[in-house]
Amino acid sequence: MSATIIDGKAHAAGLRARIADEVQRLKAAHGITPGLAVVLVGEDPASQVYVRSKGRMTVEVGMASFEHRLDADTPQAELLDLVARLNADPAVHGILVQLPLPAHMDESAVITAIDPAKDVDGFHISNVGRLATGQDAMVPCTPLGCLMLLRDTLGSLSGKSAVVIGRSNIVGKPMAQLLLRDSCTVTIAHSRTADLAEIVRRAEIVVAAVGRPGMVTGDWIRPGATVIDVGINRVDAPEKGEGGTRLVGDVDFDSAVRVAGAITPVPGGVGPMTIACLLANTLTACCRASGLPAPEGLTA
Ligand SMILES: NC(=O)C1=CN([C@@H]2O[C@H](COP(=O)(O)OP(=O)(O)OC[C@H]3O[C@@H](n4cnc5c(N)ncnc54)[C@H](OP(=O)(O)O)[C@@H]3O)[C@@H](O)[C@H]2O)C=CC1
Ligand SMILES: Nc1nc(=O)c2c([nH]1)NC[C@@H]1CN(c3ccc(C(=O)N[C@@H](CCC(=O)O)C(=O)O)cc3)C=[N+]21
Repeated sequence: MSATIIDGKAHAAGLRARIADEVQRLKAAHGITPGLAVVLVGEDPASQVYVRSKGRMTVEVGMASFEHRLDADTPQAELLDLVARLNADPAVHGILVQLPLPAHMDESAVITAIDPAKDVDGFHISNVGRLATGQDAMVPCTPLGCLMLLRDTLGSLSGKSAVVIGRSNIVGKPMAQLLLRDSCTVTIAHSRTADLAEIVRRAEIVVAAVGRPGMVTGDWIRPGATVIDVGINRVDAPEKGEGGTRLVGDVDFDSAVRVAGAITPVPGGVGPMTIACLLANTLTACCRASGLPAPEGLTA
């Protein structure tokens, strides 16, 4: 038996096509173009690749893309000034400040400065609180993408046992909130969790967001479980020649695929959904800012 491979790339392409249609309708009916501003501080090469592909996909769905690059040694006050200008700019409906920020900056101060209505990452404390209390919120893109893949694979999640490995503010915690909202019975595991393999073995849904290549192996997986691999880890790949590297997840795909019922690959799983959900959140923010109903099915 081999698991169904959940094609995040295809799912994301479908979601972007749907968003592109809605953007055309907004333009034609109301003369509004959704706009996304992305701010990158410093020159981290992985972040640069990611920011470029976000910019390209923003334009592909017909939205306006605004890119701001600041030097790694930019004073925090200057970044806060930029955020204030973007908050005030009516052409900007979504703001994303790429994380991590350089060490001299206070991430939570920067996130708090973003207008919650434009916080398409869903990291502002007001959106975190709204999600936790069941109100309309901007939902973090990666967990939202995972939820969409899970619903698409399983239909209703109600009553299912789910384990989220990782408790970060950007992935693990909001993922657990979303699963709880869909009436899963949720366990959140982390680096101090005892008997992790035993706990994972009981779960019908496993979401791995750890940052440790191949940590979750097939013998941890309950037969038939749905496995969502959030990890993006660059590892050496000597088979690709001198200095070669490749991306792997937090799940050991080759062993897990033999046990799971369905599993996301890396690359081509959660990553593309993250970007598609960023565009979905930008569209939602734009509709709300314009007093229009947000399209169905683009949020949790
Ligand atoms: N596909 C995508 O779009 C995205 C992918 N990612 C990827 O997802 C992964 C996680 O990201 P992020 O949440 O930001 O990472 P963080 O480093 O912020 O959090 C990692 C979490 O994993 C836990 N952890 C670490 N070691 C272990 C262990 N041995 N056993 C159990 N739990 C452990 C940590 O526990 P503790 O709290 O106790 O330290 C922590 O809660 C990374 O690979 C990242 O690159 C991230 C964002 C988007
Ligand atoms: N404010 C903020 N918001 C974020 O959402 C955010 C961030 N900062 N900092 C970095 C992480 C990481 N992240 C990824 C998104 C897409 C892919 C992605 O598309 N990955 C492709 C592979 C890309 C490649 O080949 O390099 C895939 O998995 O198929 C990866 C990683 C968002 N993040």
